[in-house]
Amino acid sequence: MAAIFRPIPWAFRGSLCLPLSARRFSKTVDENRSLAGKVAVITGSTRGIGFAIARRLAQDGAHVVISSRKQENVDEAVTILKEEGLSVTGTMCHVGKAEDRQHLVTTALKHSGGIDFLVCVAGVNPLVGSTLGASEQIWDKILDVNVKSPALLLSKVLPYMENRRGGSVVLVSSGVAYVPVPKLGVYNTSKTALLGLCKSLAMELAPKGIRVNCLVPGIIKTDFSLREKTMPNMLPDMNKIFGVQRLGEPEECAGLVSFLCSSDASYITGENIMVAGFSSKL
Ligand SMILES: NC(=O)C1=CN([C@@H]2O[C@H](COP(=O)(O)OP(=O)(O)OC[C@H]3O[C@@H](n4cnc5c(N)ncnc54)[C@H](OP(=O)(O)O)[C@@H]3O)[C@@H](O)[C@H]2O)C=CC1
Ligand SMILES: CC1=C(/C=C/C(C)=C/C=C/C(C)=C/C=O)C(C)(C)CCC1
Repeated sequence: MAAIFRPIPWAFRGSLCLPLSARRFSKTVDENRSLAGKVAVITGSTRGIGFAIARRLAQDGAHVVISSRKQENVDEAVTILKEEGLSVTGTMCHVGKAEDRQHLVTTALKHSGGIDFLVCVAGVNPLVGSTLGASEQIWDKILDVNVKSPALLLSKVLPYMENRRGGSVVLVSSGVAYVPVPKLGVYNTSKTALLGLCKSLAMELAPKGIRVNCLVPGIIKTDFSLREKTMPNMLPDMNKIFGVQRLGEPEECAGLVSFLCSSDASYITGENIMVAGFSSKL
């Protein structure tokens, strides 16, 4: 027991020498939550990467508006996070549908009075196969959901971010944006487009105090990446060859998003940042 009370040089910052356990669970950390008083709207946030981001932003003090296509998934996610004592509400929103995007914004404003952060996680891949064999319907679906919807949703949110005199937007691309994966041509293309969308929006919105950045995940363990229908099974080998010897967890994406929303990132915009266990510059 005595060991806990011994001052450890790297753990000792103040003038008082407190037990290490007291420092680790310090109350001040909670009171200075960096996103306190802010409102975050997150698409595709009832499971996987989006859900981990929702939980993390709420833990860091934001009120979070959860959404996805299915109301029962929204209700389940909201219940789980409320049981953890987090401040969340939710509503159904298929990001490819204009009326759903408007409904999401209206609901967020009704419950929270403003919007500070928009995190666009929703993404789909209905095709594993030839790029040139893809039907126009497949192209429309992937580009509508993955590329157009973040811009169209942001256009609805923009006036409210301007009211708050600033905001932070985070898009979600993929490692396939840099190195195309076979049989995912249309999806690869949509995720590369997001890198450009991030840079263009960042430039356009910087004068308004709105920052736009992009999370670029590698292979993260979720229903999406583990399903053969959306991702071919050769993908896990990449991490074995190039980097950290395991796949990522959704929670490992969430810290970056919280940082990008926080005032610690107030001079960062237009960046596409990989969370992949290897570098995009190999
Ligand atoms: N997992 C990975 O390895 C990687 C994922 N990504 C990207 O991360 C994002 C999240 O993926 P991940 O967490 O793995 O996926 P999951 O399948 O685990 O979760 C997807 C979430 O999005 C919702 N969703 C799906 N389609 C729509 C839609 N049209 N409108 C609104 N919500 C929707 C789903 O709920 P519901 O069914 O209720 O709509 C669910 O909440 C995607 O953009 C994906 O491309 C990028 C790189 C790697
Ligand atoms: C960037 C990069 C690579 C590719 C990573 C890829 C392609 C990751 C795919 C992730 C997926 C499928 C995400 C889901 O959307 C390599 C080849 C490891 C080499 C090093 C640089």
